[in-house]
Amino acid sequence: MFIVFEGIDGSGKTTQSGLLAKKLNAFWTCEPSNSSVGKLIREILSGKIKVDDKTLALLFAADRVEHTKLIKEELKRRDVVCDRYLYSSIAYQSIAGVDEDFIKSINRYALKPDVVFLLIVDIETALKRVKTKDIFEKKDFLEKVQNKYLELAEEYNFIVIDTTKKSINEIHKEILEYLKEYNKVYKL
Ligand SMILES: Nc1ncnc2c1ncn2[C@@H]1O[C@H](COP(=O)(O)OP(=O)(O)OP(=O)(O)O)[C@@H](O)[C@H]1O
Ligand SMILES: Cc1cn([C@H]2C[C@H](O)[C@@H](COP(=O)(O)O)O2)c(=O)[nH]c1=O
Repeated sequence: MFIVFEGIDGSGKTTQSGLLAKKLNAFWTCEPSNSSVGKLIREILSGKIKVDDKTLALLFAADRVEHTKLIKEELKRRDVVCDRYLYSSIAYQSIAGVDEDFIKSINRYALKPDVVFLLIVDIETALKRVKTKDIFEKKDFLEKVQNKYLELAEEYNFIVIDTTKKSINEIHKEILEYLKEYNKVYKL
């Protein structure tokens, strides 16, 4: 199974994807990935290097091509849990002003996940949680990104979990319950 976690910065994706990967004995991975393109993206996100928003969209898509090869290899052996994937590009880059059809087109080689968990959080809570700020971590921008994610949730059937007033453990249990249901419907 290929399971993806999406959501704005500070929504708890790294925490929950890590817990789930441990529980399932799955391969955990994230985007931007560890590829050389992923490393360049991290420099851009920190604000050290400036590029056009379309260039950044292309870099995320290029990193995803590299990363998807690794994901496909791992899926031959075990489940893969991924912290951010294609939908981060559709949400963040479209709100940054890049044409959505262009983003979808350059990402046409991405895999379709079996399940996408969208973690929703109150923006103030999210900003309090993130320690190192990147170029996208601004209140108004993240509010728009979260609304865009909610639109995508309808289009792509995400499982939406509001994490605002829940403990890490409560959310983890909720995720496991959803996966039990998913397995009943699709695997039995
Ligand atoms: N439900 C929760 N309640 C309280 N704190 C939480 C909760 N979930 C995560 N945290 C804490 O919030 C911080 C950010 O969490 P995490 O790194 O998982 O978020 P993220 O969505 O991956 O953020 P980013 O996209 O910026 O990497 C961490 O210190 C984590 O322990
Ligand atoms: C994959 C991907 C990521 N982003 C943005 C979203 C965040 O601001 C950073 C990644 O930070 P994290 O702490 O590692 O979650 O990158 C994006 O804009 N587009 C993407 O495709």
